[in-house]
Amino acid sequence: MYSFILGNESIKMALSVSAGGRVWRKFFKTFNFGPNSALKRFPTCTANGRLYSSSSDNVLVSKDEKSGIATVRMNNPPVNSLNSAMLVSLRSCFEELENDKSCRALILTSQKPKVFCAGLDILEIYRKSPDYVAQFWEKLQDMWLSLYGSRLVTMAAINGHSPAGGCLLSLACDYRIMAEGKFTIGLNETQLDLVAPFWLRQTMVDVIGYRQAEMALMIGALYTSNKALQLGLVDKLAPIEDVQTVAEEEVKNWLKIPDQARAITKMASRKPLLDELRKRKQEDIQTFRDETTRESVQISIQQYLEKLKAK
Ligand SMILES: CCCCCCCCCCCCC/C=C/C(=O)SCCNC(=O)CCNC(=O)[C@H](O)C(C)(C)COP(=O)(O)OP(=O)(O)OC[C@H]1O[C@@H](n2cnc3c(N)ncnc32)[C@H](O)[C@@H]1OP(=O)(O)O
Repeated sequence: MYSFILGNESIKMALSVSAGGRVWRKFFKTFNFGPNSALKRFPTCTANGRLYSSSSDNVLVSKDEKSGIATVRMNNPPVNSLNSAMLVSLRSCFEELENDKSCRALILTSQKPKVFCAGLDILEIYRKSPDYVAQFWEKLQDMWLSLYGSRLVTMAAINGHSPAGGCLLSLACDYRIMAEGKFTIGLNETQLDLVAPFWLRQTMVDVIGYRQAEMALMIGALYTSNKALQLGLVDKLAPIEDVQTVAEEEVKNWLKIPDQARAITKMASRKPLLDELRKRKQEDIQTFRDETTRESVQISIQQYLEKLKAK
């Protein structure tokens, strides 16, 4: 059941059959919804009742068949940094759940409490060839498109620190629940001499508003959970041990809303940004490749890495 992904066509077919209708077909036609690629194969996914995971086990997925709620746990120790393999696994999992017509929601969380995700693996952009970083960036774009453009209810259960790419993942979800306490979240790219791409900046603006987003992005601010709640960067706080339970309760509330109306409404607001990235994908890759391989940026990345190691 979980071994194939057939891309857009199968989603369209499965849902137009399961939902019985013209409305779904029109919806997909209008919104070019879901993963943006053709025939794809999930990297050796092993189905085992309710629990399955990718071959490398860097992303663990379990699904409650009764409620249709899947939990996606990032499992890339020590800090769930997003390397190429991780981005591919996440995208595959998101697409697989998207294509699973019994799945209605996904909760994204970390297998290792205290760190939700440390963002992009900095080593993936340090002293790598231009072609390598270009491919890496495209993997990030594709993963983001699959999560941000998902028909599912997507909930980030942020059970720890969530800087940069961790915040990007959270912002791509519909709702964010974060652990109380000393944990931080934000887009700190400028601190590394990096510039967040337009599609990431826009999601920050959409979530916290222009003024706060502009300021946060310029200074590369990392906020505590309390401040993030105050800004609207996260929607709810919970003790770290309760984040998952609170997320499940919240998802159940969301699932009281009919899927079709909820998903169409979501897509109506997200379509412009999804389309913009699809249209400007190559330009965005080129900017990333050219900027990150610049010597001055490489030196900043090196200094940042040294700071991290010395901590
Ligand atoms: C018009 C111009 C346009 C220009 C465009 C230019 C390019 C645009 C690029 C834009 C990119 C945007 C998108 C996102 C970017 C990113 O995500 S960059 C990554 C930023 N991440 C961080 O700054 C987080 C750094 N990490 C931490 O702060 C901490 O590790 C933590 C997450 C708070 C956890 O702390 P703790 O539990 O104490 O663990 P540590 O001991 O710090 O770390 C353990 C080991 O892991 C290594 N590490 C940590 N983070 C990363 C990482 N992101 N990548 C790689 N490695 C990481 C850390 O060094 C430790 O290693 P060891 O010392 O070897 O154990």
